[in-house]
Amino acid sequence: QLNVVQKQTQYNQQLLDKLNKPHQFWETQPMPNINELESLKAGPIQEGILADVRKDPYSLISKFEWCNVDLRNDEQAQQVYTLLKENYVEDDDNMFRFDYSIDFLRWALLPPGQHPDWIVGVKVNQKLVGFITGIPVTLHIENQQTKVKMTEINFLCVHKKIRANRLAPVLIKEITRRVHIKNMWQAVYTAGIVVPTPISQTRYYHRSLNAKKLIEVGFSSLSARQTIARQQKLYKLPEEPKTQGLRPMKKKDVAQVTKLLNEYLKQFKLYFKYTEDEVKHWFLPRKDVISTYVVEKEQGVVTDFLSFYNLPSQVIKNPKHTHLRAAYSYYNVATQTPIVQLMYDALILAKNEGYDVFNALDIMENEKFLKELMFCPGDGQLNYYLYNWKLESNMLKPEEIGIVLV
Ligand SMILES: CNCCCN(C)c1ncc(F)c(N2CC(C(=O)NCc3cnc4ccccn34)C2)n1
Repeated sequence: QLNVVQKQTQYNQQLLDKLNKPHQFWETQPMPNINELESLKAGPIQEGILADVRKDPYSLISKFEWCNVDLRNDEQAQQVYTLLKENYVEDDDNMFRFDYSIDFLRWALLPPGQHPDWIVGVKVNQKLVGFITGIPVTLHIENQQTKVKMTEINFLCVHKKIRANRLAPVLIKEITRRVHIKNMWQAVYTAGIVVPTPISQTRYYHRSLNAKKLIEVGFSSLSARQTIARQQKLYKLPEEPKTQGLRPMKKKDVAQVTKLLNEYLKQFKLYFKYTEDEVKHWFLPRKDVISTYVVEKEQGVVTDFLSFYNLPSQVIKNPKHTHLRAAYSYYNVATQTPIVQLMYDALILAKNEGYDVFNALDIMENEKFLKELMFCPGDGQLNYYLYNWKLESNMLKPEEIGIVLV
């Protein structure tokens, strides 16, 4: 009985929240709003003053408490895995939900220089009900000179059962405080939703690898004249990649890959600079997490590389399949091999690794291969955000974005 009342209360509260204060929280944050886009000058919107940063965590409603999650600990990692598996991002029709694996979360959240207090959890009676994370990055913004040490925010999640308690804004304010206390004042993040104020609006494209499964799980649909057999023929791929010298990346390639990547990224308006340690972490292959292949020409010279990460989705209600296996394009650098050929090989490699679909955003040079390789535009939009930073140009075009957030 109480549960019913609680649900009704929460539902009424959610309606109220949506109706009378659409962005009340975001209007309190240092993000450019529509009519400031002309007046604000480029750079930080608010000057950060270390002395003003609260030393103690934000207060939580009773029984809720803060914790730093140690992802190296199997039990704590399992708790994060289960919270996200059951409560993280779903598509608009609630047919799919991301199923980030523990190995993936350790890859994404334990890079070199990670801060333990930036993996933030909220617990009730030892059960994890809220989560938000930050990792340290150095972001180059709009030109070579401007590089800013900041945080990359990700995995904001509140358990379905306790939404509309306004916990998400507290999670955001708390991790902001933990970033400020380290004298860092900017952040970069992405979201499928639009809140004040996107710096770029990018779109997802999908390339079918297993047409039959995509139709069975409802990811794709058949129009009147199409049949499964015709779809399979249309998307059929060769057994083996075409590029001479294509092979999985190894430790010995780290130095060359670092040079290739840092040089390649300079053409974009938003990009990270990578140390060899960071390239080791982000690109050395990890089974069922990240795949990276290099093109090695004579005398061991590496001229190109491709990479994609593994992010399965749980198929929420389907008699035949529990998961959709999706590979997401990561960073691809083509200096000698034509990018269309390199990405065609990426599709073949992903198909051979058992993926059902290959996803890519229309960022970097991706427009050059999306149409030719038969990617279809998805319904998913991914918006990029910069916290406490006004760009010279109000918005960036997707092809000016040189960063991929997992
Ligand atoms: C930093 N974090 C951003 C990445 C989180 N990522 C991968 C994401 N953020 C918003 C999206 F719109 C999205 N899409 C991939 C496209 C897609 O495949 N749509 C159908 C689908 C299959 N499974 C799911 C699960 C959730 C949402 C849509 N799903 C749309 N991807």
